[in-house]
Formats: sequence, structure tokens, C-alpha cells
Amino acid sequence: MMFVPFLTAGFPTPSLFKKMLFILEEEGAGMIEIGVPYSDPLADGPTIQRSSIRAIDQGMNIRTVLDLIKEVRKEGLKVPLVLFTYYNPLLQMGLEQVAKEVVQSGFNGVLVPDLPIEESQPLKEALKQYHIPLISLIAPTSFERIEAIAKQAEGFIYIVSSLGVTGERSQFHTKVKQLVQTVKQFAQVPVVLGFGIKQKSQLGSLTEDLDGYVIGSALIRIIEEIEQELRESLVPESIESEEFQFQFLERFRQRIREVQQ
Ligand SMILES: O=P(O)(O)OC[C@@H](O)[C@@H](O)c1c[nH]c2ccccc12
Repeated sequence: MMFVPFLTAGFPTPSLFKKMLFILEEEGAGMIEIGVPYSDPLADGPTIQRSSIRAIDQGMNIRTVLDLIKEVRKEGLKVPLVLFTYYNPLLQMGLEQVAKEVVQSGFNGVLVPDLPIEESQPLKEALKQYHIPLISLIAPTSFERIEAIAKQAEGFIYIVSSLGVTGERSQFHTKVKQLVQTVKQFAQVPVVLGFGIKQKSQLGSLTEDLDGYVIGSALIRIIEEIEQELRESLVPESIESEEFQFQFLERFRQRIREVQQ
């Protein structure tokens, strides 16, 4: 079962974000989703939105995210990375340009949550020249639509466990098992599940049909908690200090081990 963390790029600071990518790789992440913070995030719950606001305040946008990833690749990060972004910033940049820069900066896939499959052809074609898959999201919907999306999927399929926005949930929708099995039946690529997962153990028997699980909001909350703890105990140290970052990353590593249990 592949662990697929989601991080908002540049949160809580660009330097800690970069270092967390290396920790996630060391701790066994199979792939990492990198969220470009966006001011009008229709599918993001409150936790992801909070992290986006802070990242935007620190200058994060599609451009700076591509640059950050180029840096971590130069520094030796190997784990596959998926660019997670809304469609508008891509349209503004121009799809041809996006495709070129996505591959140059070292991303391995692209996921655009507000791009319906019916409108995805231009981006898919642009990315195809560089062999970059456009990842499909599947939410609870009709059998026919699941079949259609699953059959054309590239890279992997991301199943959204429930309708609504991202965020931790205490229980999954009762139909999730059925949804996962339906997707799996048609999929030619790996299938991962996301939305509302705090820890691997929560998946129970779903692990039998899945290839991976995504954890987003719970990780953002862990980051906020560690930051808070350290601000209270290391009062004079700034978040940019070596001591703060060292302590932060040690605690982060520990928590990453826990969510994979
Ligand atoms: O936060 P959660 O509940 O762990 O779910 C992952 C999710 O946040 C991440 O994959 C994501 C962030 N923004 C999105 C928009 C749509 C679909 C998925 C996402």
C-alpha cells in the first residue's frame, strides 16, 4: 500500500516545506502531491485553505512552486511528484508552456481538480508530448461515468471517498467499498483513495482493493500542531532558525511514522 502525502507548497515556510519532502521520501512515501495554493479553492476544506493562505502570503504561486521543485530535484529528491493545481493558473500560463515547465522542473504527473474529463483534452495532449499523465479524480457518481473515467485514466486514479470538500472525517461513506471495487474492475492503472483519511489503520478492509492512500488535511494539521508546540517551548527561536527546524523535522518524522500505521 503506497502512502501518498499531500502538502501545500511553501507551507509552513518554503524552507521547511522542502525539507519535509526529503523526510517523506525517507519515511517511505510512494509519491507526493504538491498543492499550488490558490485563492479560490472550490474543493478545499478549511485546513487546506488555512495552509494556502499562509503559503500565498509567502509568495507561492504556480511559478514559484515550479522553481521550488526544480531546486529539490537538483538537491537529489527522487520520489515521484504530482502537481496539484486548479485550472485557471494553467490557462493563464498557456498549456504548452505549462507542459514544458512541468517536465523541466521535475514533476511526474498533473492533477487538476476543477477540470472535468470532457474539457481535459487540450491539457492532456500538451502533457502527452512529454509523457506526463493527467491524473483523473473519481467521486461517487454513476456506474457508467465511473467506467468511462476509469478506462481512459493515465498514471493512476484518485478516488475521492466522499462528496464535499477535503478534510478529516470520522467515518467513510458506506458506499466507498463498492466505489473502490467498481473503479478497480475497470482500471488499468493503480488506484488510490483520498479525502478524510487520518491514518492508514482507518482504511480497514479497503486496503485489499487499493494501491495507495492520500493524507492531506491531517498532515497539515500535524504541521500546525508541531509549529504551535515549538513556538510555546522554544520561545526566542524564530521558525527560520536551525534549532527550530531541527526540532520541527524530528517531530514531523515521528508523526509520519504514526500515520502509516
Ligand atoms: O485533505 P484530505 O481529506 O486528507 O484529502 C486529500 C486532499 O486534501 C488533497 O488530495 C486535495 C487537496 N485539494 C484537493 C482538491 C480536490 C481533490 C483533492 C484535493
